[in-house]
Amino acid sequence: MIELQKVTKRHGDLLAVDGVSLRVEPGELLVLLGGSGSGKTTTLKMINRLIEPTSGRILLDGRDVAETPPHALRRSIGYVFQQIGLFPHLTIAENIAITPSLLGWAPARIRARVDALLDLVELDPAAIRDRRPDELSGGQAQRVGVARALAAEPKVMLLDEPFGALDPLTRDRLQRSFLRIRRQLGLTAIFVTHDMIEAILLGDRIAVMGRGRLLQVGTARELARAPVDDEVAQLLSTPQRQARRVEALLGGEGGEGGDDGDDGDHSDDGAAGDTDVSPGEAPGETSKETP
Ligand SMILES: Nc1ncnc2c1ncn2[C@@H]1O[C@H](COP(=O)(O)OP(=O)(O)OP(=O)(O)O)[C@@H](O)[C@H]1O
Repeated sequence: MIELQKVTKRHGDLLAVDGVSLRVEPGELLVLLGGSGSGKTTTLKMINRLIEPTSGRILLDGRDVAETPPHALRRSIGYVFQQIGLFPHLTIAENIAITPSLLGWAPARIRARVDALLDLVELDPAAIRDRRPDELSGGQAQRVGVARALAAEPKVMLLDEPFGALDPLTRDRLQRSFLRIRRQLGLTAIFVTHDMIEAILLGDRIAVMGRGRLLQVGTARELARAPVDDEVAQLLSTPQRQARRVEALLGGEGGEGGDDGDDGDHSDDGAAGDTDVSPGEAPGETSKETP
């Protein structure tokens, strides 16, 4: 559905993205994971032409994105980012309706679509529709951001740390909602994060970036079992190391695994939450910055 072929973006001497090749299959959720400055956002923005590559090709459903005018491309790809970018002077309904209006949809169709989308992201249409963005909580606004990105029925979604600014509980709920929505709609998605746990929970596969290069792509299990280098090994073992430290601090030597006790709404491959222990044990070490 999405294919990057040796894509490079240069800013002067800096290679922000360095020869990245990557395929995302239809219906797949690929997480782009990496530290600050590793090139994740640049890679994402080249797909919807917010940034033009220096070299390489990007295909969307087999077609070179360079052949589609940027505004048309952006109307066909849902884009969600941390700052949300809702227009403050428009109501929530008007914000969600922006792309359908530009596409000339009939008012009745737009209204029905807005209400259906608010339902989908678990907001009450009657209570929310006519409010302004500053009358919403951060979590509600981020749900509206997801609804707006879905408004014109895109097959592809690009998400750039969409839940990064939210408190952990809201973030957890939004992650679950997003997993449900994307399964329901069969979306193909690329989800940028620097949070390893979010990557494991959401990604069908994870693409790890470092210094503009693609270090490794695979399921969380594959990356944990056979990391290509120490950087990937450290990254992948961080959540388990943190979990062990937390358990030790809570005095849980009798504590069984099963740490999250939730309702089973995990990603399908069960990559997290079982007894699989990854390599790269490094007691007491706090090297990586995953929050
Ligand atoms: N317009 C620009 N001019 C010069 N350098 C840039 C520009 N945009 C990005 N860069 C550099 O390119 C590199 C990759 O940036 P990018 O925003 O893609 O990283 P990232 O992995 O998304 O980081 P973060 O997680 O902090 O958002 C960084 O070193 C950044 O400073």
